[in-house]
Amino acid sequence: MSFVEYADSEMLAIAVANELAGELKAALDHQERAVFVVPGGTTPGPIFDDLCDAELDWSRVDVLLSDERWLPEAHIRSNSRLIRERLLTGRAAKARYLPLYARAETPEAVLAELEANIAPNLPISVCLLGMGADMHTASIFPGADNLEEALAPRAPILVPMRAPNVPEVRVTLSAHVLDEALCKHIVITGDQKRAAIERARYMRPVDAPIAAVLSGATVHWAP
Ligand SMILES: O=C1O[C@H](COP(=O)(O)O)[C@@H](O)[C@H](O)[C@H]1O
Repeated sequence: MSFVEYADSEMLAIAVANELAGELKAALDHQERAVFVVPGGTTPGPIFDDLCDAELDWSRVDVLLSDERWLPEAHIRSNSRLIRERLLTGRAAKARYLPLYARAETPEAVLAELEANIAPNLPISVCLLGMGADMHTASIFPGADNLEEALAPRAPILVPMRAPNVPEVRVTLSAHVLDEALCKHIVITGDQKRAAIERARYMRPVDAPIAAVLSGATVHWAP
């Protein structure tokens, strides 16, 4: 992995948004459509604010989340809600959104349908990921019920996840789908996450899931 340090979160957001826009444009130079995977959570909002007005042909970009919380879109914790409010606005409103959520009691009930929507678009062209202080990425959590399945080399595209201390059921892209992205970025802030990602380099993905996607990734960090 390579590590890039910024003076503050604002500088990080501007630089990462520029880099992602450049990579999406480059992908669109040699293919009809580009697939852009983005994280939810609290960190990426400012990047989306800068990226949503980038000058590129958003109508040829498919946007999907790295993972979703099994909640209706109107819910305050829905990752889709964040994407719709902060990324799929301005010029980026023309992008095609591929949701990881459909109205159903559990992800298992609609998993095949959701996967069928994503499969023809893989591999991911540009992937932005976040990481929790517990070293989870997407919704691949240490101690989760389907952790081994999500980390398996032949894992399905999507894996439902139930994890200790995580309030809702999740659905996540599996580690190999994320890891095979042509461009991979991880965005983190704060000393705790910096120390965690340094430790993760020497750990097994089963203990530190972020380790499964570190190879070839650029880690962007700000205090
Ligand atoms: O729950 C989630 O956590 C990670 C990290 O989120 P953050 O709030 O610590 O930035 C995020 O990447 C993932 O998409 C999200 O569902």
